[in-house]
Amino acid sequence: MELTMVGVGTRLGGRWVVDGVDATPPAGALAGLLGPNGAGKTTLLRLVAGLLEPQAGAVLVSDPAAADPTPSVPVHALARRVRARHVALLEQDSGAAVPLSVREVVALGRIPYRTLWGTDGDAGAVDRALAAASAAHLADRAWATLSGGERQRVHIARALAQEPQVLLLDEPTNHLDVAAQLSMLAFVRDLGVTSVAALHDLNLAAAFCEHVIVLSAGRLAAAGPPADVLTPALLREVYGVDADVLTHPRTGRPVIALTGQVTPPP
Ligand SMILES: Nc1ncnc2c1ncn2[C@@H]1O[C@H](COP(=O)(O)OP(=O)(O)OP(=O)(O)O)[C@@H](O)[C@H]1O
Repeated sequence: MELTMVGVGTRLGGRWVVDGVDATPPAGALAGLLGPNGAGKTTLLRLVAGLLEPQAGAVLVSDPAAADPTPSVPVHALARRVRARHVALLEQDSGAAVPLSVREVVALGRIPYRTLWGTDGDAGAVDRALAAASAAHLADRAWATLSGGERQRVHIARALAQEPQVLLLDEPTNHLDVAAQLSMLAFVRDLGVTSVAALHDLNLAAAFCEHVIVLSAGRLAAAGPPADVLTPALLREVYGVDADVLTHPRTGRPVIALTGQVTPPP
């Protein structure tokens, strides 16, 4: 599915926290959404998910592979059920203590597919999503008893159960140990679904993302392949850090080597 942001902006608390962002994450691949704290990543994901209506510009979706390709439509204009079958958002730390089992939490992702009688045409969808997120062994546990990393896997399973064509993830590697971070991002990268993940770890973004979108104070600072975008000059300008960017000797991907120096703002 094609996802296009055209001049997207919104004001919150009296100022533009996302301001005129143009971006087209590559279809069927994983894009990283980067930027310092407060740069507008979560707000942009909420705009892309249609949870916030842009006050400027639009987020458009279209599916060129569909038998009857629909013209690009603004996400926020889609009916809620239709939108939920297109776009899933994994929010940051959405860990309320609900009295549900893991299987019931993942089944929440199937609500957009339920008929008026409450039945779901695809009885295996919850089990498939649990297995894909390496959470099948947790299926009968009470949600409230899970660790942070286990919850994160279940959140992914719930988003997968939604079978979205666009998957949005806000810091999906939070709470995960290093091996689980790598597996999570490799898994999302290989899904073949247009995915956008807000990430703080620049090396994870450089290793797993085909494309990165960098925000700075609500505006687009740069976008493109990590090797082109993540330059020492950009890291200095956007994050205020001093770094060298090396090439990994085996993977050929960029590696950001921080010197430990924080540079004064320009
Ligand atoms: N409801 C709101 N009312 C007022 N200001 C808001 C609101 N929501 C977010 N903001 C502000 O908008 C800016 C962008 O916030 P956002 O959460 O999108 O940033 P972020 O890049 O996701 O940050 P972080 O990396 O810290 O999670 C911040 O300055 C934040 O304080």
